Amino acid sequence: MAGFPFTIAATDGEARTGVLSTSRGDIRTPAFMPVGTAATVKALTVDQVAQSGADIILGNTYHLMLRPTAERVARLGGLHRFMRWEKPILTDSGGFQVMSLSKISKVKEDAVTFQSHLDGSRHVLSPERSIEIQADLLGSDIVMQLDECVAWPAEEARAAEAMRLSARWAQRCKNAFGERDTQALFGIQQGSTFEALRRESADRLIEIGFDGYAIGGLAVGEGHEGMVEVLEYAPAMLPADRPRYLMGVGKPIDLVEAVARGVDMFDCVLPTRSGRHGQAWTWEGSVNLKNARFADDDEPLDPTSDVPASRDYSKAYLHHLVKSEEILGQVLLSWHNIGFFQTLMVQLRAAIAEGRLDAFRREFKARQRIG
Ligand SMILES: Nc1nc2c(CCc3ccccc3)c3nc[nH]c3cc2c(=O)[nH]1
Repeated sequence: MAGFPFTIAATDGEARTGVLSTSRGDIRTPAFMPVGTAATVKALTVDQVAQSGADIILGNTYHLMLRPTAERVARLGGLHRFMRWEKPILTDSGGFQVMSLSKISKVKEDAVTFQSHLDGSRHVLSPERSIEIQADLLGSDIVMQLDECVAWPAEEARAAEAMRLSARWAQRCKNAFGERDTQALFGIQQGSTFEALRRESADRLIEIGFDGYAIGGLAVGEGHEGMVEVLEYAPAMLPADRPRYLMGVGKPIDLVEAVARGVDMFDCVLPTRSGRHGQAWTWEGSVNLKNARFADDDEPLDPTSDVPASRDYSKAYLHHLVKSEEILGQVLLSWHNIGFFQTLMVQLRAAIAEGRLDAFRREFKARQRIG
């Protein structure tokens, strides 16, 4: 069968918990996917990422096509062998990163042309080339269509234009991807914060038919309330029997509220990026270990965790490492944060399975305020 089996084990309101079975292993949903942009989840080994409970990580077409180039990764056996991560990998199509990273870029009907932010070299990314890079050269398990994500806030006419271009590119990506059953292709809903555009985008993607559907165009500055407003209607526009992936989200509270509205998969750089800057996420909210109040705190971040970074090291030691700008500080806090995000997903999956998601949400929000 085209794509991967997605088995929903239980629901609680709009929320679902289940398993997306891929050719490289099962993904427990709701799932948080650590971002491994340049073939590494920054500061962590793949063993630490696996030990944290992650079933899947993300790779990036934009970064890898520029360095070390997709052809070199292919010559070296593909992205899984290159980075020694044998579980599933999802890759983004590159368009979003072109718009946010490359100095000069131009979006045309046929393709996006841009200059590398590394050396100014010129590159072309068409729907067909993005599929070739992801599916054939990197060997990604879940491939994302090439799309155009408009910045927020957007004029409705501009959002409509980008959404319809993305829908035309979706068809071209589906044609280029062809019939594969060991890899999956996801479409990406666009339409910014306009409900009618989101509906038109969803209808066009369903007409084409995808193995999963992403909600794009969010986590681009609209804020938590702005995102939740769209999540009141967008997830339900997408097929209930396929995975729904909210791109680029988010903070723990964002994950909880999006799961409650029917989202199954998430990615965000937050746990690793904030870890590198001394921030630790906890059940009481986020804390910065640079704060002097931790200088003599001999307790670990979470003694109940099975992640060594959370269980074995005192906050005093973490404070010392962060103040001293020691690399180990970045490693341990990134590891702790990835572990915390995975533990949050474990708790969400259990709450949905046991029909107590509303109670979990209330308790989670109450505890987050203390921190
Ligand atoms: N293709 C695409 N990507 C997005 C990302 C990157 C997610 C990503 C995937 C894989 C690796 C890194 C990043 C977004 N991040 C925040 N908001 C986002 C929106 C979009 C979007 O609309 N389309």
